[in-house]
Amino acid sequence: MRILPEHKIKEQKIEEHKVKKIAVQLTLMKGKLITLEGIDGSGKSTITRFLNSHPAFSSAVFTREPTTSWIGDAVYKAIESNTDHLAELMLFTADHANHIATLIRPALEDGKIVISDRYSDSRYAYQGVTLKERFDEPMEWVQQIHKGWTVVPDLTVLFDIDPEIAVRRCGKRGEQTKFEKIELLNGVRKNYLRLAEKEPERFVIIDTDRDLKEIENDVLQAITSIMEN
Ligand SMILES: Nc1ncnc2c1ncn2[C@@H]1O[C@H](COP(=O)(O)OP(=O)(O)OP(=O)(O)O)[C@@H](O)[C@H]1O
Ligand SMILES: Cc1cn([C@H]2C[C@H](O)[C@@H](COP(=O)(O)O)O2)c(=O)[nH]c1=O
Repeated sequence: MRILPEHKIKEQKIEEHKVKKIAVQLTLMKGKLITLEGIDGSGKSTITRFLNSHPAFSSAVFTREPTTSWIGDAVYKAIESNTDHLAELMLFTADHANHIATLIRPALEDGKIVISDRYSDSRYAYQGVTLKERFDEPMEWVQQIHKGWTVVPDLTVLFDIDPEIAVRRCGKRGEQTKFEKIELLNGVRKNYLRLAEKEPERFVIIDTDRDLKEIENDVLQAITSIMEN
């Protein structure tokens, strides 16, 4: 058996205490919807994996959009082809409606914490760019068609980063989807920041051009802070 030095035992105890504290806070936090948003390569999946393996989140429901349903598969077919942008929006929105009906609402009604990697703001930000030739105020138009049926998140963590850095981080993978282009992502980032400015009580902006540990701590703090509301 390896004997840990005194300072390591202390660090371990502090870490265990932090996990317990977050776990207690999360138990009190019933039926909350938390969404993770940001441009491609901003670090959402990396943080989702961190939260998913964090002991305090063992009873949370992790999900994503596009979903893994057949509608989600249809969405990926649209992303991978030259599909009309309005038709693409409709597919993303159909996937969202089905996501809400089959997973989001039941889980929230069951008192669960739901964490979604992408959600409605992805549509507002991305299709707010792809539809700019079709509508005068594309982002507002896309928001409008969600009114009356979508479930608004309790907290949206916006992963903010310069698209040049995000695309570089993705390397070869970044060349795969038609949305992963610097110019388009600059527009998407601006839309996300406009959304955050309009709803500061819902959004927390996290600068992801930093060390992963700092990002993890800020995300944990943002999630536990919604307990106070
Ligand atoms: N803080 C960080 N510092 C350096 N590299 C990072 C950081 N966070 C994530 N990465 C790396 O950047 C790349 C993109 O991260 P990730 O897949 O988590 O982004 P994403 O937002 O989920 O992207 P997408 O929306 O395209 O799925 C990965 O290679 C990941 O390892
Ligand atoms: C939900 C949603 C997603 N998108 C875009 C964003 C990404 O480029 C892809 C999804 O791929 P991921 O890397 O697996 O997250 O689709 C969008 O344009 N609109 C949406 O509503």
